[in-house]
Amino acid sequence: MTTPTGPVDSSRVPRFAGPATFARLPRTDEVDHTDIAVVGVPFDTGVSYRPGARFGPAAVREASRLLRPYNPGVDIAPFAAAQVADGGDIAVNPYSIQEAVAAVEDGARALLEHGTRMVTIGGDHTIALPLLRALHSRHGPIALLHFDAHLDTWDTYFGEPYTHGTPFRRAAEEGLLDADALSHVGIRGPLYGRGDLEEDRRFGFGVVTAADVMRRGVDEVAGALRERIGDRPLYVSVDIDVLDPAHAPGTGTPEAGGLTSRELLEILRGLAGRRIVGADVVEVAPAYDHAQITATAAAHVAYDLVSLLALESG
Ligand SMILES: N=C(N)NCCCC(=O)O
Ligand SMILES: [Zn+2]
Ligand SMILES: [Zn+2]
Repeated sequence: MTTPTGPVDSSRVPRFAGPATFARLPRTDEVDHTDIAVVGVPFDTGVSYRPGARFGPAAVREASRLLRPYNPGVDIAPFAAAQVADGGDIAVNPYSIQEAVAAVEDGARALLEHGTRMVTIGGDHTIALPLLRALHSRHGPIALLHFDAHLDTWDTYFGEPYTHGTPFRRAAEEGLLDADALSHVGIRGPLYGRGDLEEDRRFGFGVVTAADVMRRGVDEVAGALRERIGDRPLYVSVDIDVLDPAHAPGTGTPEAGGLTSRELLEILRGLAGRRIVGADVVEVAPAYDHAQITATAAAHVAYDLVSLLALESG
């Protein structure tokens, strides 16, 4: 492997200067080959409440300027272990959910064909469905680890099947998921009815609530998740609203009683060694953010996801 091109050297160019690619990495068109691409999907037409996640990718990139090259949490320098680059944004039609969903799948397939794995920055949670479609075409049924306050296995909103509250029901119906290895983590808050949980269970999901994380602790939760996942191809989807609104105010459907960013990052680090084939961090809506609290958390989540992928490049 040729030596990867890393971020702009922050001892020469201060981190607050220059264009905001993710972690100040090169763009994919500036390197020969990309092992791991960080890609934005500025799309929020699937939201049910507060809009604004279309500005998530730009906010997360801006907040990622301060990231440093070595990640002690999983003992890796991800940008040296693999060629990580910023793949820019997948341009999506903001007036047609169906067209946008198709464009995201096409964009993901194009990267996967070149052997590039993706960490995608949303955008609302609708985009997980086309990403899973693209990954399924390459890997077959995928294990899913879904961090979220919400189940996102609802059926339709106002008759619309493709929304940010429905991606994992569609994915299960389409046979994209490995029904033996599906977990939600961080679930909490009011539901439409008890039936929501029953239907969710029928698709095969196991639920670790936000209160379970508090009671059992991050190591035990991560251990149980590792066991359930085994060596299956794994997709990790992080809705930033899994965090408490104190840790992530900048999101469209906030729910009280969530995880701390420390808990989330520690559970993610507990996944080291699993076969992660793709990941996302979604639902950052910067208009409701304060002092980059949410964007900073999301940038760190993306950095840890990149680190987990880079661990498997060695
Ligand atoms: N995926 C997120 N963030 N939220 C789903 C909430 C769906 C609802 O409004 O009931
Ligand atoms: Zn959510
Ligand atoms: Zn969600």
